Amino acid sequence: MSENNNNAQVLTEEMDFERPDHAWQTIRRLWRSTGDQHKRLAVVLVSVILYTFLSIIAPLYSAYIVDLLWNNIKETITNGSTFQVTWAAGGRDIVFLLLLYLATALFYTLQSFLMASFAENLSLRLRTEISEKLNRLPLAFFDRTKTGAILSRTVNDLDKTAEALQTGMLKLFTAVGMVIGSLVMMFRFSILLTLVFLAFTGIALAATNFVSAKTLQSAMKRQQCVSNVTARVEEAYSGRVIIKAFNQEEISSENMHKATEELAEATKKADFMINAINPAIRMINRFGQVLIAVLAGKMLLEGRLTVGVFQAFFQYVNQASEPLTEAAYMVNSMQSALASLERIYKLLDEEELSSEPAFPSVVEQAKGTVEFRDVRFGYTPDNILMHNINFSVKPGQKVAIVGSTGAGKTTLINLLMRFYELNGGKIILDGIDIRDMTRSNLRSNFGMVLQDTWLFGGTIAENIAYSKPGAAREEIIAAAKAARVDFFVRTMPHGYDTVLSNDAENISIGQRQLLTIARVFLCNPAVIILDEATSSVDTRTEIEIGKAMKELMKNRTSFVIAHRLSTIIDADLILFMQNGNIIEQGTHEDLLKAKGAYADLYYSQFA
Ligand SMILES: Nc1ncnc2c1ncn2[C@@H]1O[C@H](COP(=O)(O)OP(=O)(O)OP(=O)(O)O)[C@@H](O)[C@H]1O
Repeated sequence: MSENNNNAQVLTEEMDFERPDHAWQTIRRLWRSTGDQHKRLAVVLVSVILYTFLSIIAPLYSAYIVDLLWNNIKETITNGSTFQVTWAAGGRDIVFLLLLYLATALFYTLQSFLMASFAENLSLRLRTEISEKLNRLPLAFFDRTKTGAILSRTVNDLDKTAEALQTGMLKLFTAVGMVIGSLVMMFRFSILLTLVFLAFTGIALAATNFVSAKTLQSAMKRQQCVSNVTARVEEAYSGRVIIKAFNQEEISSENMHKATEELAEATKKADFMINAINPAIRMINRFGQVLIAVLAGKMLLEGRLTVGVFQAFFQYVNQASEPLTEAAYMVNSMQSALASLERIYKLLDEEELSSEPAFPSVVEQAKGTVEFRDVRFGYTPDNILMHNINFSVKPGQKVAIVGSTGAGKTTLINLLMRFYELNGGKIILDGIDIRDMTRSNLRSNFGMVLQDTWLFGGTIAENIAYSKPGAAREEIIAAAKAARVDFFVRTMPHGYDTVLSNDAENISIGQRQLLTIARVFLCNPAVIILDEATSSVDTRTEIEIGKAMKELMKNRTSFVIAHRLSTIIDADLILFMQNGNIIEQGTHEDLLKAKGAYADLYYSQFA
């Protein structure tokens, strides 16, 4: 499956409707990891309690004021006097009620602000932890993990967690208090009206439950369609050249058309569920409210209810019904956020690279002696690829690694750079086991030029200086000259300050490779690893690259992954690999004399 499809699949797998596997464990860990923010959370809790308390008190107080004013009005009608609101008779209470509302709003703002900064602090910390963790993870982790999944951890999951903490948790806290408080008040006012309210809310909740499976299904279908369209767009973009080359534009746009039509259909259904069915369910609540209004009106006329209580009761109905109707959504989004957090923690718990030696041996500038002694290795312990690799190289020698595809050439280099750990034996640089050095010290003695060049969005000078941050302009130019790329750079619109696009698509593959050679010249390593250019560059550029590489190899130990036998005849050591192992080694003459696999291959190409 392509990487694009993988990414789309990752998104589909991590949609909004999942459940955490170990919710309590995750919550406990979150609690422990935010120890420094507990005071802030305590303030939030106090604020939530006060906010809920005031929200419950306010309608009660408003009932008192309305009744007071209503009685005053009735009195003035009977007395024939004019109605007045004095400070003592209502005015003071109105101001007090306004202050109450103001305090409620202030507490709401305070808790929202504190929760937002809590969530942002946490998300910043997790983001830092993730990016530091990614640097400590072995390459084997990246081999088995989809890029989309890692991106999803650092973007979607973090956002979801932050959002849930910021708004979801607050809503959940206040909802509980609000529903309980409002119901208590409602029961105090009228048991009958409250029972009517509960009956209708119960029916609405049951209906929501009934259709939620269907809503969920159509939302999932839509999400799948979105992923599908994304994958198609990515595919069409990244494969645009091949699509044109094979005249597949029509089929490609047909596929796209089909995917977008499916998306439109799924969106229509999902929108119908959300926009038509949900309001219909809300209607049930509204019917309940109408019935309450009729009953309450009757009670009012019979004098069993005051006007103040009548209006206060409706305030409580509103306060209780909103959290109740939103409860399912809130619980859902909290669960989905917990699942996200769980995935983040899982990434943070991944096994890291083995630790560096406590007292590492330091090799400042290696001479370049390299030895593989009884090396045993497999990408997974149960599938050993290399059984017993032995060879040694003297400073300045050129080693050519030859073998058909999948023979293990890249793997050998991966081990030399300690990108993977050995299952047995040792690799020795200048007499020191590379495990006794720090990885960064080891790698500082190596320079690599791979076919798969990596240049980043930045100037040419910055790209060359990647191997030696802070290098002077003269050094950069000298390196470019040595790599035979200086002339080309000068033809660029802004010379060394020309900005390369993100994938360096504005320059050719050969030029990219020459720039990476310049990069290695600049850091001047003792040992170099070269992946010979294959047919992806034209003959002239290939000759230029060949010359630059030859220059780079001078006075350095070099490992060359050779694709053409003609270029390795002068190698001091040829390693002929097959199925992960070295089956023959020696100079070109030695191997021809041995009349083995290498000789067969050589004569089959040059006979
Ligand atoms: N990261 C990895 N995880 C698991 N297996 C791998 C990994 N990289 C390579 N392999 C396997 O190890 C074997 C050797 O692969 P390697 O890339 O070293 O071969 P190669 O000689 O460099 O091939 P090529 O010339 O095609 O690049 C192959 O069977 C390959 O499938």
